Amino acid sequence: MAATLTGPDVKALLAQLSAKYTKHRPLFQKFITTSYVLYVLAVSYRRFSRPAPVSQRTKSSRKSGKDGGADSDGRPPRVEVDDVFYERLSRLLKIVIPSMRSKEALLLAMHSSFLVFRTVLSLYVADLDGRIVSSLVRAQFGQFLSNILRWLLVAIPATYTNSMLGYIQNKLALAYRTRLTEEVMGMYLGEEGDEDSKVFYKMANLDDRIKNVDQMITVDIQRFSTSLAAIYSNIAKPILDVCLYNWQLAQNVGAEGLIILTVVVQSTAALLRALTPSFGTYAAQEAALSGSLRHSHSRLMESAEEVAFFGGEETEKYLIERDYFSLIKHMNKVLRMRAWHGVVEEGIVKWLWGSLGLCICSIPVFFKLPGGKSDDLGGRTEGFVTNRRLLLSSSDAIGRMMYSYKDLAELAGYTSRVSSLIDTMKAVKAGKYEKALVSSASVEDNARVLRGRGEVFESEDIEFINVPIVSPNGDILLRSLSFHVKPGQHLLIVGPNGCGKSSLFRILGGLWPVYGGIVRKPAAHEFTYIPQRPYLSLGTLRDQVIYPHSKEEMQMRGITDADLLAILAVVQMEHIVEREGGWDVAREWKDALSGGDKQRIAMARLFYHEPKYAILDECTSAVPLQIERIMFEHATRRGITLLTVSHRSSLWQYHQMILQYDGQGGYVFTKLDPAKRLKLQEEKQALEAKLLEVPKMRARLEELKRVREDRAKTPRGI
Ligand SMILES: Nc1ncnc2c1ncn2[C@@H]1O[C@H](COP(=O)(O)OP(=O)(O)OP(=O)(O)O)[C@@H](O)[C@H]1O
Repeated sequence: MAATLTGPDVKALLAQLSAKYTKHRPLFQKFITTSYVLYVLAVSYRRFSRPAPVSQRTKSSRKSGKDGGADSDGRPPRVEVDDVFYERLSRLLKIVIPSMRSKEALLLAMHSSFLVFRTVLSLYVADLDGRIVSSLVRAQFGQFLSNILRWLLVAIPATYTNSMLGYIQNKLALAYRTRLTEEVMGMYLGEEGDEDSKVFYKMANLDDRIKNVDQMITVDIQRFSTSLAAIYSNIAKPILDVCLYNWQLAQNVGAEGLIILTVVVQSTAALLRALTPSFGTYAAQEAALSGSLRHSHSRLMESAEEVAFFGGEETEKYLIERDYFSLIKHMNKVLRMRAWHGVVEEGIVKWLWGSLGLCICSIPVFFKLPGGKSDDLGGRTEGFVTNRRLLLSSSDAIGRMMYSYKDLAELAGYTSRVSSLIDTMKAVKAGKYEKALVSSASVEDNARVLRGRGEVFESEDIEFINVPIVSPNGDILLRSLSFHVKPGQHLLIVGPNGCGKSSLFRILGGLWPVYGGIVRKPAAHEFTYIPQRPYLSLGTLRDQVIYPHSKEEMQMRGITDADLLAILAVVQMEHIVEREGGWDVAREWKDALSGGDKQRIAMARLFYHEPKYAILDECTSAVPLQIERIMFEHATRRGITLLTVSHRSSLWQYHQMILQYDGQGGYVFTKLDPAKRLKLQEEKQALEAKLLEVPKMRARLEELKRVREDRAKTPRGI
């Protein structure tokens, strides 16, 4: 027979359960509070380590490595707090915190200690606050004064702790930035003994992945470091706070309240998370757009003179404004999103959770809890004030945990930019370039050339054996070049514009890859390269002549300022020292000197270094002929072997060999006989002059024919 429960039975059962519950409640409380702390830790771990589904776009960005710019399909890459982010971050962390004994690890340990100490102080302050209000309500003057004294005393460690937290966080940001900048600069401009990698040149010319390295090294590394230093306290501190405050709260209001609080907070937090846009992606996009704007401005500054002469202001303004408005449009979009997100966020975090908090605080007032404060007005007020402060701190900590997810998303954006910079630098250093190739490069025959690899050996002579000359775009300028010059065999290189004369030097300087054949050449320091528009560095007048040496290196070579003056005398520039105010005067030399002056200073630089080989690329085009003659005679007398690109026939006499490009992919390498070549040239010029006369002669001939025919038609012709 089925037993039926009557009303009194149910009442008795409930009373029995209630008695059991009251008996085991302390154990239950302990279980709940411990579980709660474990739960918060587990949720935090999942929250900050849970990989979001890796979107299609992230995959493609990972594949192409284009984090700073756009994907191959033109869309900006999506950056998420996902496993890619954590993998990149852990690689960067190994750079910024190289060991547990490093300065950065020590700073982190100090930071953590201060964070714990501040939370402990906050707990004490919450309790003290309650006691102050309680002594007020009970009108206990002595008690009130002693509590105020405690309040003042606790201010000493509290203010010190807060100030130290800010100080250590900023120190950490600077330390991270220094580590990263050192790492990046080491790759970019080479470590000592590794000056040949020329990553700074190759990133600008052979690789398309990173457009504005300057912005990434200066701004993005700084933003990443600041964000990383802040994220630690933004995540660690709220987690610690939530655990400690809620543990204390559970003691005061009972574990039941805590359970209700957690359920509501977690479900609304999940809603908020679902409504949070991908701020990381937007941060990365904004950095890329502002980099592009900076780049446009610096291009204008670099080429101000050319733009001014051409009157290109309108075009430049259009280009800069286009970049500016793209950035502003993006920032406006993000601002709007932030505003709406802020409304939802504040509504949930401040108002919903705030009212829930008040309900929780009311529990000890309306329900008698064992071990609670005394049940008079003072006791209830003390309990309420303490619990309210604990709750406010706890909800503030939960709020900060929510915000920290946004910070984490932004950190993901910066991490993506900085790690893409480092990855690209490593790839470029290892000779792995990514560049859009010209269409002809896709033709199978050309593609075969591009897949090849040449060999480079060190030698006294310069020898090319079947080496193709290929531009960074994959344009094959010469399929197979072979020539051989020994020290003392001066080589003249001629050919039409754009045929690949300077490109040969780029291969010699190790700037462009060798796609096939064999290159034998001396080490890079045996060459000095003087281009048509010489580079003048920041620094003194002396620095211009001895570049890239320093004054100390010059002195170590036993060279004095008097020797430098003698060198300047060769290029007839000795007056410049007095004119400019001495060797130690520093100015923007590229603006202070004329084109011809710059070329003379560059030749003085050649005579200072006296290398085995000099690459002279139209470098005396602005210098008068008689001074050019003196320079070339001096260079050959000093035993410097010349590799010269020039169209001036006056320079032929200084060269024994000639490499002549035909501009169609062919060339001739042969001995140069200046007298014979000059005779041939004169003959050619004479023939060309005669050919110019031919049309005129033809016209005259036609005229004469017509006159004769007219006369023949008249009856009394002559
Ligand atoms: N960094 C680069 N990226 C892509 N293409 C390049 C680069 N530098 C040069 N080129 C291309 O390589 C080709 C050869 O250039 P190079 O400077 O060797 O010509 P050149 O014979 O010295 O011409 P000129 O007499 O006008 O100085 C040109 O078509 C040029 O556009």
